[in-house]
Amino acid sequence: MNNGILYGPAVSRDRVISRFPKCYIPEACLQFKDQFHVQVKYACQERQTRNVGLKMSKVVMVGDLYVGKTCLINRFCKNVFDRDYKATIGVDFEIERFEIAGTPYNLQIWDTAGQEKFKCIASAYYRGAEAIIIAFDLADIRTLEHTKQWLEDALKENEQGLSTIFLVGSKKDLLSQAEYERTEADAIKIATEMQAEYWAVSSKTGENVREFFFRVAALTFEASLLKELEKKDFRSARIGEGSTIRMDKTTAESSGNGTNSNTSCC
Ligand SMILES: Nc1nc2c(ncn2[C@@H]2O[C@H](COP(=O)(O)OP(=O)(O)OP(=O)(O)O)[C@@H](O)[C@H]2O)c(=O)[nH]1
Repeated sequence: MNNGILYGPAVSRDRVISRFPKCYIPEACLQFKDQFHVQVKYACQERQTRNVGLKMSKVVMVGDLYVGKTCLINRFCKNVFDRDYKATIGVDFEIERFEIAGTPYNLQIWDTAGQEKFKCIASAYYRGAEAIIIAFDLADIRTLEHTKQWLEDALKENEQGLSTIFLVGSKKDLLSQAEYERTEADAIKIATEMQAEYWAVSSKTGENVREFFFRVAALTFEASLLKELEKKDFRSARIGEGSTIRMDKTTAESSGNGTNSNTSCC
């Protein structure tokens, strides 16, 4: 069979994730392990043998205007950096193809506008997102203070769907080590309160950009697959319940106790 039809063109080699990528710092890390969850590994093997197609997740990036959201996405997806600021109008998105634990996986990365006047448009796009990236500018502490509000707004639209939260500080290249360390301490505090994983990146130099998105892809993929398995288990359990009811009824009827079938059925 032609897997190309099912999966699309082959994933480039530098988008293949076979081991669980590491977090940035242990103080604000969502998962310490270096292996995929055993159930996820098993499910991936099963998908391969049954030729189950592509998996897909939506991730939304939010944060104040000018913090560097578009540059971060463009550095990862296109390996470019633009010094000129062009405000995002409404929303935009990129699709990045991965192969994770042998499973083809598309990550839809949504770039939203930071400007206040576009907030109502962007909020409609939170729906269906499985993860959120809240970006702030490491060189502008006010943008870190606003991240909690961004999370609150996103949760209003998507209370149940969001399984993974990332707090990412951009423009790391603009700070000295001492300045960076001061901001990092505040960022870790906020990340802990938000139950988010913290990263610091520079789209200009490319520092940590690839590592960050690999982590986003792996954590989102795993959470999404585990959720899918949980739903499947729940459905199987319900089918199991149904068959018990049918059996009870049949047993009652075949035992000639048809008049009492209501009791066994309900
Ligand atoms: N030095 C430095 N500048 C950056 C970095 N990332 C972004 N910038 C600059 O910051 C400005 C804003 O970047 P954008 O990516 O357009 O910001 P945005 O968050 O998408 O802005 P909105 O679309 O208005 O929400 C641009 O002039 C970028 O060149 C970085 O890592 N280092």
